[in-house]
Amino acid sequence: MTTPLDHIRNFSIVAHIDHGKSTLADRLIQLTGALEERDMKEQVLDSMDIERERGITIKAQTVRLNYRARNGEDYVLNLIDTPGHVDFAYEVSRSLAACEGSLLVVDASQGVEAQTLANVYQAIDNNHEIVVVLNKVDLPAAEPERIREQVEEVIGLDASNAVLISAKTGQGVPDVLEAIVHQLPPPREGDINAPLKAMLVDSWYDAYLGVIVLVRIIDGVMKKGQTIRMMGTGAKYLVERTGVFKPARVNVDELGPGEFGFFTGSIKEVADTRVGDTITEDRRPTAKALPGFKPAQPVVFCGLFPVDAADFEDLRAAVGKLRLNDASFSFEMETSAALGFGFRCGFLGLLHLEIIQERLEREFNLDLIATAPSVVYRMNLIDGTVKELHNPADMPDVMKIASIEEPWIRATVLTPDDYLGGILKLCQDRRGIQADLSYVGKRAMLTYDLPLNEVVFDFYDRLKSISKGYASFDYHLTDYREGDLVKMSILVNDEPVDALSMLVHRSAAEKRGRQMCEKLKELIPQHLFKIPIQAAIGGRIIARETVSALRKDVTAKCYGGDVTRKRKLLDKQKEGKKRMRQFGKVDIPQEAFIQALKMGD
Ligand SMILES: Nc1nc2c(ncn2[C@@H]2O[C@H](COP(=O)(O)OP(=O)(O)OP(=O)(O)O)[C@@H](O)[C@H]2O)c(=O)[nH]1
Repeated sequence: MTTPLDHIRNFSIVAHIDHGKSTLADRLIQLTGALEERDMKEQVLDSMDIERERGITIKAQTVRLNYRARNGEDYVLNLIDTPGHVDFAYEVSRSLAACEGSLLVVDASQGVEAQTLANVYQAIDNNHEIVVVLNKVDLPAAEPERIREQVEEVIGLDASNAVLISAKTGQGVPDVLEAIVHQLPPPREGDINAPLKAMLVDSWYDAYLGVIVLVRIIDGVMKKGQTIRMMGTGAKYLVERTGVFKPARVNVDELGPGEFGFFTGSIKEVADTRVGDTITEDRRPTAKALPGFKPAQPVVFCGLFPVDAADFEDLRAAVGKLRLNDASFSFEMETSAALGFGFRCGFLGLLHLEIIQERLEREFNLDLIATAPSVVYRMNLIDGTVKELHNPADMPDVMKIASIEEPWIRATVLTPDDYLGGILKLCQDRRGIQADLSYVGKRAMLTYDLPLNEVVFDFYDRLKSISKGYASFDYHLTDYREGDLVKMSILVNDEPVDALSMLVHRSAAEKRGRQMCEKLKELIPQHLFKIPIQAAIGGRIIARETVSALRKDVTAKCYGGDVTRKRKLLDKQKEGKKRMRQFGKVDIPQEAFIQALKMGD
């Protein structure tokens, strides 16, 4: 039995990080009895370990809630979870496109933040009705009335019906359920007799069931035994199982119009499913496909190499496995003169990069070297062709290049006034162009255009440290602009280390070069000989440092006699070496490859 359209509500929760989205989701699940108290793990929506540790939501998921409203009617509420970090903004927009309404959660002690704005604008762009929820009213610092006004002034939403809650204590949460039923619209269309038309919302790999595909049904019904067709790829599959998440997986006989659910078939890889694709019945296809989405494009690339060359095959297997569940992560084989065989990997942002790197090291037990993250540059060559550059090491001969373009972003920063000066300087140092400065209550709202290349390394860390954690930040890619960019190479002991080369703006090259050399000097341990470290543009050396030679023999103090002690010391040295990599005669510690890039200006 499918649910009548007017008894379905599909909604997302949008919020700035830490404003309480997951806590509220848990409460809603708990209140609607979807989960027994004793089964309630902390933050059920964030199911991956790393996510939980970092406290961020990555994979969009959905939960069906059965709710008997105060009017005595039974409703099906589908909560579509959305990721909370800027790297995953694109996934947020996709999830929002699949539903009709949003709860906008704002921390009543903090007020509107950068991601509150970014996310709510996306919801508005998707024609969502929005219920304003002011959370954390239990905190002494909460000022719900002031924040209500702020939401009206800054976002322009009517907040007169805002629901005041504490997701922590549960106060006011039942009113959120009523607001969902009465203030959010039911699905706008849906004809149960029409041919099947469903949107592919998400998919992931499950060890038992294979690929699980999350769908939103628009028209018709989906059930076991049907042969369905993906309209974008043309692939056909037999539906083997349909079901919903409550949040535990429960099989259902069929999925009808307006509903969210999953199906499984003999789909081998997540790569066979394209998010945004239209799914229809092969026998009786729908006439018109949904508009669809462009796939998420990786914007940051870096090389990942095993510290021990013998681990290459393990790394290959591991990246393949991760890719199964993360279509926005890309990789292809790469060889580096210095690092041997590895992979050039593409990510949605730096956080995404760190998460993947951490998973490879932790879950797959690999020791890795990550090379300098790089954005995607566009090389306009003199012969008229355009080349995308994912790796500075592949830069064409400068004589062949007419111009280089780099990606720019529009960044929004909200900060208490006290830190404004420091942040303006940071943006300025990073070649930013100020677009706007206004005030949200006592806080400044800064809009800056910045080259992405200046943001990927450590902009966010710097922003947090300058503002003692109070500034919030959001960005989106805008366009490509021409820049006076040059390739800077780093030479260690007179040999270029390709993995450390990078593109920099000419005006910043000398400063960057000096900083890199100084950092590397700290990071590279002393050897028995002198090690020059140089930064160069083309053939010109722009900075130089030297690691002085080490004279002391570490085993000397063992007085020759005590063999075990000597052995121990040597073993210890070997252990220390494990996370090093040899370049010519020089050992460079693994961490140097990322640390050297953190400027800390
Ligand atoms: N005092 C108080 N704390 C709350 C309330 N709701 C959430 N918190 C706390 O605020 C912190 C962030 O809550 P989360 O629910 O993880 O925030 P989130 O918005 O889901 O964060 P992301 O998943 O990172 O996007 C946690 O420490 C919660 O315990 C509330 O109503 N009152």
